[in-house]
Amino acid sequence: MKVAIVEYDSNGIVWFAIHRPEKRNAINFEVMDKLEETIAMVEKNDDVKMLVITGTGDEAFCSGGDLSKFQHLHTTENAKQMLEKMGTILYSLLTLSKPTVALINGTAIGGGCELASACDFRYAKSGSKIGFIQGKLGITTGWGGATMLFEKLPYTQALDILLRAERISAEKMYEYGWIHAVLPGNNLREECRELLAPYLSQSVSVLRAYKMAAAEKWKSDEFRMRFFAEIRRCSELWGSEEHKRAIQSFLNKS
Ligand SMILES: CCC(=O)SCCNC(=O)CCNC(=O)[C@H](O)C(C)(C)COP(=O)(O)OP(=O)(O)OC[C@H]1O[C@@H](n2cnc3c(N)ncnc32)[C@H](O)[C@@H]1OP(=O)(O)O
Repeated sequence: MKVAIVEYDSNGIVWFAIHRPEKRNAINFEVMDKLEETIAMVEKNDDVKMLVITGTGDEAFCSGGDLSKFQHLHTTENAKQMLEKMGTILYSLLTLSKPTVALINGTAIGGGCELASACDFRYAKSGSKIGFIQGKLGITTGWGGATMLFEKLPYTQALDILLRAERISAEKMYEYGWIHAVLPGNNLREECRELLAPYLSQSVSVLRAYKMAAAEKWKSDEFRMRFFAEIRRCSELWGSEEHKRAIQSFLNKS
């Protein structure tokens, strides 16, 4: 069974939908591989103007890392390999030379919020819940999410969201500036297409040039160093008793 559905619009959008609705679109290694492949394709292909990332089903955009798989990563080194793999993919998404959108079709939790943070625009279905809840699991963001949040929101706002580690409504996240549009969600893709139409009327060269004007600052050694230091710090927390207990408590509940 496919873990992701990739579709092309004739107007230049590539849609990448995580397709594990029964696991609330949790990210496993197969999803990572497919996302990596899609980002590389969007980078190269001059017919593609924008990438939209979403989830299938009505419940969730993405519930973060697949806890049923990643619970078996017991050592710092094992956790680091997984976190660096996805962190590297999100870094390439952040610095992709085409504009990107997270189309949040439902709950976004943990790594799901990090995935959305790597995108340039975040549009959410009304009523969606957004939770940078990693702190409540005894870890931190581990895919570069905090570093990206500090780039994209005012410092105190970003820190407040991370330290609270609560689920926040899309409407509130719009007020904070993390969500850029709250959509009714009757036909989410069409609502998204309408918002993107003015951008898509530009040539791919113009879109690429503006995106590179933004992304160059994230290609500095200093930024990369901060991004991957966050990943290393999360790896160290991964094997803690607090984190193991939090994962077991979730898995035993469901
Ligand atoms: C890399 C680091 C990180 O990403 S840390 C963050 C990890 N993620 C989480 O803690 C989120 C865990 N999931 C949840 O809180 C809930 O499932 C959310 C997303 C709110 C959805 O709730 P609800 O609609 O009631 O569904 P549910 O809990 O009954 O789950 C349905 C089935 O999906 C599964 N599922 C869900 N999330 C994950 C996940 N992250 N990894 C693995 N499996 C997940 C549940 O276990 C459940 O499976 P089953 O039907 O019992 O087999």
